[in-house]
Amino acid sequence: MEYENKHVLAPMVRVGTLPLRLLAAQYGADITYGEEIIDHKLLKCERRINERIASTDFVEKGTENVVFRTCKLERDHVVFQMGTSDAVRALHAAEIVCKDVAAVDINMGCPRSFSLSGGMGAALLNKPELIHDILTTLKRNMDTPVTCKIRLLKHSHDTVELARRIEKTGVSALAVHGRRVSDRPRDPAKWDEIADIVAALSIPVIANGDVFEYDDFQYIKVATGASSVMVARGALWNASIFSSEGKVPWEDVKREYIRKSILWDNDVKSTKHSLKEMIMHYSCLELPEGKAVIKSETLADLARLYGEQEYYQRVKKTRFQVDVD
Ligand SMILES: Cc1cc2nc3c(=O)[nH]c(=O)nc-3n(C[C@H](O)[C@H](O)[C@H](O)COP(=O)(O)O)c2cc1C
Repeated sequence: MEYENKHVLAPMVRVGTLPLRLLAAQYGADITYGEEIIDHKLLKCERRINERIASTDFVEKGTENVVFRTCKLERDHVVFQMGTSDAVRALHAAEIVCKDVAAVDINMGCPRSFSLSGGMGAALLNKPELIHDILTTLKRNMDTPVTCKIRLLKHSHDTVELARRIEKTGVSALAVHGRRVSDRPRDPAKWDEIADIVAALSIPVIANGDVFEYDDFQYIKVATGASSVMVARGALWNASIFSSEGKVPWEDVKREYIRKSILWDNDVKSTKHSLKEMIMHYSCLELPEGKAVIKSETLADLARLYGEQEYYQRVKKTRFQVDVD
């Protein structure tokens, strides 16, 4: 896996499932992160080949609950992001997926109370020994590239110090979200503090924060000196941000997203969640479209809402032929 000059889809809980990752890649994303999945959850999963849709699924044992779905199309650029607070548990979990993904990333930036109370995400930032333990354990025992994603500490020199320690573990790259744990999404990302880290390291740094237009990829790269750039909200709102030819109208991107959700049999809750995020950005959930998305219970309902019934039927029919073969 190469980390030079890459445009990267950031990890996003409930959003970064297969349809959005494939859509981002179709528009030009070079690397696509999946949503963070907690090690405990992955440890309950078994790997299943889903012949009906040609995907590889990690399914909670004894249920039909798909925790992570991937496919051959993204094998060389999909990153599995994990939440963990323990090196051995992280390794056992990573071993379940590592043959099916291009890299494994550890989330060290999540500020949600669920992560913090479990000693995961940003809780790791002030435990450099544990960070070292987790990353070196993964590195020593797996062939798959290992990376991690951090936020900024209170003082830039402390973040630089932490980044140096992370570099020593042998990770392939370090993604830096240019906000502190206490910052809100509306607070501007501190590109200058990402630059301090880039200046101190030899491994590739992936700069993240406030990329909303295609030109921003270049601006943040110049401002930070980072090797690659990662985008979250800009891609959630319009995945064609990755296209060098300019953004495609949101309505068209949304339709394409729904089609991919149908094709890959995405969890309807995830598709609805992403659609709601898009609608909240461009419009308002209280208007008829938003209300109808909230009321939808199945992918068939969404297909009907967006005039994609014919596509839905076509996909269903092809699957039926596969089923009876
Ligand atoms: C809906 C959503 C879900 C997110 N989930 C994750 C996650 O699972 N793992 C993670 O490391 N960061 C997560 N983040 C943070 C983003 O990856 C990214 O660091 C942050 O949004 C800053 O990038 P941006 O300014 O391009 O949005 C999430 C952000 C959003 C908006």
